[in-house]
Amino acid sequence: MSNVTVCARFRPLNSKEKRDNGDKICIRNLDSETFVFKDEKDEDFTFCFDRVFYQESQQADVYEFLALPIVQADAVNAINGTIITYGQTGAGKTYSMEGLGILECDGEQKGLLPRVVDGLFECLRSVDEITKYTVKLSMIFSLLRVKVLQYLLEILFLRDLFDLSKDNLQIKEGKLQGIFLYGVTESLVSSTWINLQIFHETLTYTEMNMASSRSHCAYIFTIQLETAKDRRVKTGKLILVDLAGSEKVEKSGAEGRVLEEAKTINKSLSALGNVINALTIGTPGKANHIPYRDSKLTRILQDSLGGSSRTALLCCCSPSTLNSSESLSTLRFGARHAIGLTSEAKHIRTSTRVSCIEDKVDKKQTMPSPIKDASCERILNKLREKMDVEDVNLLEELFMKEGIIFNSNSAEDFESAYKDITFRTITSLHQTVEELVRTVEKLKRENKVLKAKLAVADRFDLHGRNAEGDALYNFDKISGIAFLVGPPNGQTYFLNTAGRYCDGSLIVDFLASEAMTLIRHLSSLPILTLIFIFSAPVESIDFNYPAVFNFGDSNSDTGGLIAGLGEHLEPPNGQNYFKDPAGRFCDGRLIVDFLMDAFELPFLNAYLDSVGFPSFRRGCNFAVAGSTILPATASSVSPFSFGIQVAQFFRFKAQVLELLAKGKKLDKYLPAKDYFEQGLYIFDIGQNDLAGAFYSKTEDQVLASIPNILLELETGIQKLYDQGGRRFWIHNTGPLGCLPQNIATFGKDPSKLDELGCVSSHNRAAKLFNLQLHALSKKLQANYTDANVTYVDIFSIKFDLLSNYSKYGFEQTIMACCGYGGPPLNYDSRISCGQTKNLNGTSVTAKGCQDSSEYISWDGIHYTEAANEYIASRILTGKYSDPPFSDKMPFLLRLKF
Ligand SMILES: Nc1ncnc2c1ncn2[C@@H]1O[C@H](COP(=O)(O)OP(=O)(O)OP(=O)(O)O)[C@@H](O)[C@H]1O
Repeated sequence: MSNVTVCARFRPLNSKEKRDNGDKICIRNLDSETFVFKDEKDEDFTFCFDRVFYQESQQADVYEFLALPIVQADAVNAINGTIITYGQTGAGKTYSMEGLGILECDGEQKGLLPRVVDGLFECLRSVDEITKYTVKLSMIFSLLRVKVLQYLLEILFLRDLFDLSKDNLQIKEGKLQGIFLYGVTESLVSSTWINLQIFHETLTYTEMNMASSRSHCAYIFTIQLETAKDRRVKTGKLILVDLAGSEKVEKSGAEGRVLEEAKTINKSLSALGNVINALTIGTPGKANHIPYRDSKLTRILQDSLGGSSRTALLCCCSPSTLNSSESLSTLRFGARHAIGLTSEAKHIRTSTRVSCIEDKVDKKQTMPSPIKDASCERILNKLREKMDVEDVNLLEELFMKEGIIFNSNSAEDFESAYKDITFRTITSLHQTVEELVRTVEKLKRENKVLKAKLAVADRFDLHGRNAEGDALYNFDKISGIAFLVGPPNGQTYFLNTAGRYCDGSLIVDFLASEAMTLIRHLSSLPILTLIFIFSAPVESIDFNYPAVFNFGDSNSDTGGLIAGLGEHLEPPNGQNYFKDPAGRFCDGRLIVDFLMDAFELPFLNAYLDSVGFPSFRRGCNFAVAGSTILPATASSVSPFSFGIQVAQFFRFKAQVLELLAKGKKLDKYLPAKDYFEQGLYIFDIGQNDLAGAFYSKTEDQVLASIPNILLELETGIQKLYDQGGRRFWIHNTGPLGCLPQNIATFGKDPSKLDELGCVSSHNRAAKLFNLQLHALSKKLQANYTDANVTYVDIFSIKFDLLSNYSKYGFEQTIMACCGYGGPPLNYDSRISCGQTKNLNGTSVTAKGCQDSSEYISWDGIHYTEAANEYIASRILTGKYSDPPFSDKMPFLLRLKF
């Protein structure tokens, strides 16, 4: 095998291509290395690659031919290697690199990445001379991927992998380490990291592909090994790069920020092409300038491309004639290098990077040490003859710091390359500084304006705005009293009085709304990105709760209603995770389940569920579906209102303490005494008080009842505090108006719906409730100086999810997955999920949809497991809580390819 292998891969036609273009393909297979390509004008081109993987090719074939030789060389000899996938968006780069997403990924579909990890460890273990090895993984993503990564990591509760305080990622070169990322934290790879290989994101849509990510992604494995023979430590690097789509910017349909990013990406792709070209067709015997510094991408790959490093390029293409022009340009990119490589690989001139570090060298060293070798000194001496000492010293410093690669054969040739590089570095530094000065000035100005506007908005916030900046009632935060204003006040904008002495918005509304627009605008500004890191063992945020005591309704009921009233829940409830309904009104796990996971505690058992040996060691769930904060009435679904749940807690605690006092026999089933103080008390209740009230009350009556509801909640929490509880999370109520159940009943008149299709009155009630609940939690915190009271803004998370559902990977926003009636709501109040009933003389079943992970609403009242998982991940960012618990937020290192 030569040092560089270039292959082409054609994926099978996708459904869009088949639909729009039938089975027409642009290639004719000649053999395993050659094919004829027909372009748009019917012209034939014959291409020859080291290997061509046609549509039916298997992932294992690609790995064995392309990656295995590199893995073997790397693992045993610590030779650097790079594997790159290149091609237009949707051509199969990520599929080849990673395989399918984590959920679908069977053994055969595994991509290069997991196979490389397996292969690497297999080789390392099988070579006898290797006595010790470590493998570190760094991951680098550009803007769009970072967001996806962050999202995924949050879902996986791995936020600690990011440390927002780090924003100074630098690319350095050390004599010993080669190119390395300074400012990046590395940790050891264990087998668990590979669970993260699920980067089939759907974040930024372009016309090229329904799930495109216009961004590069690099996985950098650093392998250190020690051999028995000489006890020397060798270091090698294996880099896997999944490049961003190579299509023409115009064809991608990108606009605005995405367009800017697309242009940067195209620049770095062409820089990569130039580097490979310079490496492969450089003039023998002549110092050849390799333009590594033209992009961050090539800089990072610098010591893994060329020399004795092994490089594999996989050019991924669509076989459809629909994409023939992009496929042709991908193949030409590959062929340019394929030709150079097969005949001229020997001319690649950069230095080999098998780094040997003496055993004694401090392995923790991360900065390049300014070691000079003889040729470096010779060159500097020559420079000294021509320049004054200060300039030479400066250049020397730059030389060492920037780790400029040089060829010791010719000082003259190097000198000219060096001058060229130095000149360009200094010019580009000047430009960067000028740009930065301009940006800082501009930001300062924007900041000033924003501060002024925020001050106005803040003031207004005290008089009636929640986190979304939506107008609510005039509300006195301190006393918690709502003042009612009669219609037709508010008729123009708010459709109810909205507490304003006006027919619509006040001046302050307009000001605040402008401020909110600005804030949103600011938060959507592109972050210079990049980043990442890590690997296992992964630490999660240390919440340090020994137990959880949960009070609530169906949103967090883990079997209370079923046990308490002896009712039945039918499949497909619970189909996803538990494989039976598991007492939950959901296809799988609830938010509270995901929180328990994040706290590293087992799922909560329901207090009322006594059959078997339920363990309450780590807490107890008093939540029961249908429960209200206010005492139950004859028409209540659940008799276990909040007051009853608190009373049950009293009984629970008393009995636990009594049993614990009798001996240690039951220790493993019961919370320790101090858990009652150190444990977390979660309150997720109130939805039924509001939603239920709308059936018999006017909106104004519902709103007027809120202080009373909250008084009841406060009384209960006070009792728990008196019992020793000190750590409280108060979840607010979600956008009730967006539940199909409420839309079906209260949204028949379209004028009652907002722009999302949600019932406005219900959402207004939820917002006012939340505003007062927030005030209550502040008041409790002020009263309980020895306690922690955290308000969790579930409403904002859910509302954002519903508003931007596609961004978060959902296909449906409002419609229920499990129900009866079909679009737009698939909800019928007469029949609940999983039930079969006779409706109008016909037997019908409320069935589940095919893929509940595409839906936010499970049964028209509750959220799906997929939505719950997302919501929990947002809660755990700490950004939606007051006070925030984000001390240990993920880090983001910012850098742009
Ligand atoms: N060889 C293949 N066999 C089966 N399916 C494939 C193959 N290659 C790609 N696909 C499918 O085609 C779709 C697009 O592939 P993929 O996401 O890998 O494209 P990409 O080139 O990485 O695009 P992007 O630049 O947007 O990341 C995916 O659904 C993927 O599963």
